[in-house]
Amino acid sequence: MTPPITDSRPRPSDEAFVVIDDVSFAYPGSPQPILRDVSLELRRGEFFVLLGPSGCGKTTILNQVAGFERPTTGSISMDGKPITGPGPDRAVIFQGDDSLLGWLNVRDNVEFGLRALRTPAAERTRRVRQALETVELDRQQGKFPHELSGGMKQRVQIARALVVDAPVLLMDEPFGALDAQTRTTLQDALAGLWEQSQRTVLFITHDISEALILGDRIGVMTSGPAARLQTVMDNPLPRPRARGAAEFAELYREVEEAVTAAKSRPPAAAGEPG
Ligand SMILES: Nc1ncnc2c1ncn2[C@@H]1O[C@H](COP(=O)(O)OP(=O)(O)OP(=O)(O)O)[C@@H](O)[C@H]1O
Repeated sequence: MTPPITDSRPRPSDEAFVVIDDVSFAYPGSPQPILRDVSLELRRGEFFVLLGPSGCGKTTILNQVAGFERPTTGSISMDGKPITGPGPDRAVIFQGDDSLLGWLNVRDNVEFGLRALRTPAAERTRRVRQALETVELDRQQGKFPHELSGGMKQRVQIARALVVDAPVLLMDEPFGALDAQTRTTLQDALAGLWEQSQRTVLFITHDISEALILGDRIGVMTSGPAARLQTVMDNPLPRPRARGAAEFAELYREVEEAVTAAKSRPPAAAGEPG
């Protein structure tokens, strides 16, 4: 993939772009809330990683930012406007490859979102070509999903997100199902793409190394039910990041300790302050 351009990109601003304000969420009829009083600001252009135990509600938060679910209480806004449903300003990349359309080839899968947005044909062709080149799938564009490896399918998903030019990318464990080597390759590729793209990313993972390679900030959630955001840690490691560096190992330990502490934190009783 295209090598990262590390020096030309302005650092993410401090400006709040997506604001999750005091959000609690419970499924209708459920006695226990999934999330309790979660507040988080994603800054414009930052790469934010959310870590937390299985089932704590990470996907639930992402789904709410995507507009698939609404908070039970609290609010979520983007660029000052409330999020009330899905929109082309937020592209979602899921873990599996289920979202690829099996009857369309790679090229048509990538073009699909642009057709839905009624983008003119010449512009569609230009953008699809560019996105496929960026993820190095231009030579595979005639293949169908069943002919692709897991890593290639995730690249198609990334191309689909890039092509619609959404300012926000929501990524729910996109590399979770891949082998370690493919995962490492795609992490580095995504870090490079993000460096050039200026997009705001919310990325969910269980993998601390992945969080450290990608994130500007790392949010750590407590166990559910009634999960909260326990802490947000800065990741000051210079990019591109080296997994073998001493500072990487040191920060890994700090994040690991935070994850362990958050996991063992007892869930708050109803009415108890955060
Ligand atoms: N449709 C639903 N109805 C009731 N409970 C649900 C529903 N979907 C998810 N849950 C519950 O909500 C909780 C949070 O789920 P969510 O998928 O957000 O967690 P997660 O942190 O993303 O988990 P993982 O890391 O395992 O993907 C879980 O306890 C799950 O069982």
